[in-house]
Amino acid sequence: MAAAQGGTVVSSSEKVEFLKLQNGSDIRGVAVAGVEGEPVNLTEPATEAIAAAFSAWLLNRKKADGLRRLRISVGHDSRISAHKLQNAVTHGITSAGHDIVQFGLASTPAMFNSTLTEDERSHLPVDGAIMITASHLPYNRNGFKFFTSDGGLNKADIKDILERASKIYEESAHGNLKEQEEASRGVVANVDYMSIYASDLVQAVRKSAGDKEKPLEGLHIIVDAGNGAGGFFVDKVLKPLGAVTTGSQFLEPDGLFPNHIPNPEDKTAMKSITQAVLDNKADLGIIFDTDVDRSAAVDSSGRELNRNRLIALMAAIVLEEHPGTTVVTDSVTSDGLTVFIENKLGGKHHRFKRGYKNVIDEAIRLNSIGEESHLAMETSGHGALKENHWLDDGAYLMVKLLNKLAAARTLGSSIGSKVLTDLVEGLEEAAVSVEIRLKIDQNHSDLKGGSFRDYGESVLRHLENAISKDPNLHIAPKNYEGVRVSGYGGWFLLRLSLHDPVLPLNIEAPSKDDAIKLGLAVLAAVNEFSALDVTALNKFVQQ
Ligand SMILES: O=P(O)(O)OC[C@H]1O[C@H](O)[C@H](O)[C@@H](O)[C@@H]1O
Repeated sequence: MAAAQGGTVVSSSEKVEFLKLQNGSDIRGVAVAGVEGEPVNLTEPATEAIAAAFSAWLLNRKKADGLRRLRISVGHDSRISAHKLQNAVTHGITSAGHDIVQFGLASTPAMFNSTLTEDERSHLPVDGAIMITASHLPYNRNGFKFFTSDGGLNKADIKDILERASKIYEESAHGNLKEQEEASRGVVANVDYMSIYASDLVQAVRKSAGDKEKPLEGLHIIVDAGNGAGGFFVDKVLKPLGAVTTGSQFLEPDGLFPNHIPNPEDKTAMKSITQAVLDNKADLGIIFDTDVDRSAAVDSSGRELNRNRLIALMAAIVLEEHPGTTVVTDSVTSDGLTVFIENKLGGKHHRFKRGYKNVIDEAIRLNSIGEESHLAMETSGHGALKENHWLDDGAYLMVKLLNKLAAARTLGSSIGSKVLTDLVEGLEEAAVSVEIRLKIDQNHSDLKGGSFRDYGESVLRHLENAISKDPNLHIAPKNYEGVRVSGYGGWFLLRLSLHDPVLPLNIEAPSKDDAIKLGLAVLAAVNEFSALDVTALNKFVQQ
């Protein structure tokens, strides 16, 4: 390890509103100037303070005194601000007297894994890990996710870290922090951790295929990394397993994302990988988001395996292994998925709230009260398995699909991805499925000085009341967020966004007419809320 170049933790007179950088269980901000109306608030000094605050939080968590020297890993996705923030994190950690292990380009799940891997030569396991990423957000944003061996930090932890960071920042800006002695500064090491992490994935597939060296031999699988951090999957996972990968695209990291947004929920991104599968006559296509905690697939016929379909597919695989288990999902999953999980697969569908952390924590809670659950998954492509430490790992989800393909090949079949397609046979899908996001104008006088959350809640209460008087509509008896209603052969859910002043409305229906009827019912109930922008809903019902 090399001694770090030190100095005070931070030194800046710019004001930073640290608590505004919280985004649920992540930290997110603007790291690059140039977009109008989006001033930089995730500066290097702010980052140093956040990194130092994480180490202080970690010491406190471990009930260790200030003399304990921690080892913390840092990695990043392909964003253009990655290097400067990695340097700032390194400076913040080493100045606080702790050691840092830099992984360079890495995936979010790999960062968590580095808290578990035992390999002293590579300085592993680490006490804590920091991933520098803003997932699929535009190029000017960036942020942090933090892990310990217990998993990702939760909302309260992030708030605690940001409060500590604010204090550290204020104190250092006023020159109160003493310059660290050279000897007490932490040291920096560089480790190619993605190779270690990827070889674990390779071993997992080999093991499930009866220790066959190249279980994917003869299969053509292409990857679309969207110029994020997922390109490793081709050279470090698929090729060693024997798959042909020609036609894979956008594997080179490029933080300006010149081809499409790396996001399996994005229509353009899904179209792009689908086209690549068809053009290359591949057996399977795999797409990752920027930091590889989310993924989706495309079968050889060009059928997208994302959203409800990917949950159905994962549920089918997990329920084969754990009959009767509960599958926890987010709130915008379809009624068809419930029927599929419960009637076809014999499992239990627990539709919970939006937010990957909410879904994962709920599955952990169910297990703790004696209800067995092995899969927690969101329509966004976040999916976590109990067998994989409840980590939402897009690459691991794809490994589960590869296991299925490998097993089919071992049986001598040459049916490509049909084995996967067959698993979702019978999943009912609505002809119309839309999400319309209704913005709340936070400065509108109708809020009467209150918060957008309170306003949103009153919209939801009013809607619930209106629906209860409509004989064609029925409020879902079991629902954990917003107002979910069935009627006209379909359903809708109006809820508050996790982070934004927005009420997202999801509608699924057997026809456009039915979807419009559901939309009109919402519109009639919310129209009197003048701070709510219903333009998009108006447009939808007038089609
Ligand atoms: O509530 P929304 O605005 O639709 O956002 C919901 C989404 O927020 C974040 O991006 C979380 O990482 C996702 O897990 C969640 O699904």
